[in-house]
Amino acid sequence: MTATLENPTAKPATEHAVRLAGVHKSFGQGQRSVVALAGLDLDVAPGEFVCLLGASGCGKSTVLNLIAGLDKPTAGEIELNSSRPAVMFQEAALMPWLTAAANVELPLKLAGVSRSARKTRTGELLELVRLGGVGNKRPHELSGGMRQRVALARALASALHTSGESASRPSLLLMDEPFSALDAITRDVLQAELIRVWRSTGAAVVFVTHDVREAVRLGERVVLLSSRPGRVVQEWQVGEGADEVALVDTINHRLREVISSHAAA
Ligand SMILES: Nc1ncnc2c1ncn2[C@@H]1O[C@H](COP(=O)(O)OP(=O)(O)OP(=O)(O)O)[C@@H](O)[C@H]1O
Repeated sequence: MTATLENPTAKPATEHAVRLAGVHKSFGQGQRSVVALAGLDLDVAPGEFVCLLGASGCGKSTVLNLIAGLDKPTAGEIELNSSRPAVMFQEAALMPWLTAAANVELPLKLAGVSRSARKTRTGELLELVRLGGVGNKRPHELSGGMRQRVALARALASALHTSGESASRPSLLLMDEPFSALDAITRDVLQAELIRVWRSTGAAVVFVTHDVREAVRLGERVVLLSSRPGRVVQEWQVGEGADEVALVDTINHRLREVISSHAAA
């Protein structure tokens, strides 16, 4: 599976795939307004895998939506130095009337990629997520885990689409609790698959979760947000050979502190 990868080991020379500086986000006006983020700073390097962790409602999805350009910050800067980010959500959100292959192909079609290049790329991506044999199936014929694999392949089709202006820019994949609706065994398998796929593509990933174990397993860096309004309170590097069990304990402890300090406030 090398044709899709475009030399993944050669990380781009840019400093960051995305940088958020002093980002504020409020929803609504006046007394009823909700301050979701208050001064959030975050840099993600090209090819880096960052997990965003925090209590429910602390603003994790808001961060992804802002990076994806689905919403605008109330204040602060977001500097994207990547191709248009691809987003993957908790639900696969596939087009039910299209086959798995056609779902993966869609972003390439919308981007104007030629038919033969689309077919080749779609085949490669389905192989990459180990769905080579089911491209002709429709979503309802697939299991939940398989549908999330299709969604991953579709996100990769979008993120790794490199032509024209975006060709020299790093890819960025935004993932919002993509495995949380799956059973534990399927989730475990897909986490391993995601690590493999990430290593082979060289895309930067921002992965939102509220599961500390998932964050430590997947991330090279785990970033903990405060309770709402969200800002970064602490982060941890997860190096090769890290004691993941101890790190999970440490982060859980800090997460509980963050939640209880918010409850006491
Ligand atoms: N469009 C919106 N309008 C009003 N309030 C919103 C909107 N989107 C998010 N919020 C509020 O902003 C806060 C942060 O929401 P967000 O979905 O980003 O949190 P989260 O950390 O992703 O939560 P969870 O882990 O439960 O998914 C919440 O209080 C939420 O109710």
